[in-house]
Amino acid sequence: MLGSSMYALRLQRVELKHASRNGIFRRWMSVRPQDIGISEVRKKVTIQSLYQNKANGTPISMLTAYDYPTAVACSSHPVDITLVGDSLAQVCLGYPSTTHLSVAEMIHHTRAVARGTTHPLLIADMPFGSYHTGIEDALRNAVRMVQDGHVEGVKMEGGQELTEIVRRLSSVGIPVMAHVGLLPQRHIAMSGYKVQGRDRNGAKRILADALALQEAGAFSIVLEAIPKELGKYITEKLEIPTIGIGAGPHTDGQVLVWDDMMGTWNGHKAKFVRRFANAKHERDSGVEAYCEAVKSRSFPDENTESYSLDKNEWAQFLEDQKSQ
Ligand SMILES: Nc1nc(=O)c2c([nH]1)NC[C@@H]1CN(c3ccc(C(=O)N[C@@H](CCC(=O)O)C(=O)O)cc3)CN21
Ligand SMILES: CC(C)C(=O)C(=O)O
Repeated sequence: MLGSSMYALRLQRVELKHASRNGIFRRWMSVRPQDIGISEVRKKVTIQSLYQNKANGTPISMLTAYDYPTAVACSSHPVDITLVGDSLAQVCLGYPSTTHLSVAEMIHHTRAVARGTTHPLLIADMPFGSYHTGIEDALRNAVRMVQDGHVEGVKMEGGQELTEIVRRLSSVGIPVMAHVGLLPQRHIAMSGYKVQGRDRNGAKRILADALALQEAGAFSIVLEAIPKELGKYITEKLEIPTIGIGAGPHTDGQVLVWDDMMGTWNGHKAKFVRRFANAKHERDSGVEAYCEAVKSRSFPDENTESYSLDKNEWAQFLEDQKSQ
C-alpha cells in the first residue's frame, strides 16, 4: 500500500518534470487520474480545443461544481468546462442572491474544485462587486482568482460596459468568459429573473454586446435565458464558442447548475432546467433510513460493524477494575 503510493508519487514527479521540460506544463495534466479515483485518462481541454469543438460542431458540455466531490464527478465524465458559478451563493451557501458572495468565499470553493479537477477547463465567476470598481481592481481580483483560487479563467456578467476590463485581463493572459442575456447579479435592477432579448431592440443590444465582448478578447460567452432564435443567430455570428443556459439547442455548448441537473435544488425551477437525476429522492431516503436504523438500534450491527478485543484481555481488564 505504502510502497505503491510512493511509486505513484515518484512517477507523478517524473511526469511533472517531463511535462515542464516540454513546455506543456499544466497543473493537472500530468497527475495520474487514479490518484483521485478517476480511471479514464482524458486530454486536457484547452481554449484551442473548444474552438475546434465549435468548428466541427461537437457540443461543449459545461457543468457547475462547488467542491471537491462535484469536481471529481465532472472530471470522471466528458465535462469540457467545470464552472464554479456564483450560483454557489444560493445553492451551497444559502444566500438569497449571488450578490452576497465575497471573493474570499469564492476562492475557498475554487481551491477545493481545483483539487478535484483533471481534464476540464476550470473557470469561475468573478463575484459581484469584484470587477465593478475599476479596471485595476478587476485585474487584482482576477489575479487572486488565478493565483490563490487556482482557476484557469474567469467569467463575468455584463455587456459593452465591460469591454475595457475584458481587454485588460485578456492582455495579461487571463482568459475571460463573457456572460450576456439574463444577468443574475443584476436581478434587482432587472426587476427579477426574466428572459432577455424578447423584442427587436433587446435582441439587437444583446448581439451588439456579444460582438463587443468578442472583439475585446473574450474566449467564450454564456448566453442566459434568451429566445432560441437569438441564441442560434448569435452563435452563427460569433467566432468564439457560445454556451447556452435557456438559450435553445443551437448554441455551441450547454451549461446547467449542478443541483438543478441532479434534482437536489429545492428552490424555483426555471423553464430551462432539466433534471437528469433524482438525487434528492436518494438523499432523503438515505437520511430517513439512517435515522430509523439508529433509533431502532439496528445500526451498527454488533458483528459486522463493531470492533472487539481478545476475550482474555477483556477478562483481565475487568479483573483489574475490581482491584482499583
Ligand atoms: N439553482 C439555480 N439555478 C440557476 O440556473 C441559477 C441559480 N440557481 N442561481 C443564480 C442564477 C439565477 N438564475 C435564474 C433564476 C431564476 C430564473 C427564472 O425564474 N426564470 C424564469 C423566466 C421567466 C420569464 O421571463 O418568462 C423561468 O420561469 O424560467 C432564471 C435564472 C440562474 N442561476
Ligand atoms: C448558470 C451559470 C451560467 C452561472 O452563471 C452560475 O452558476 O452562477
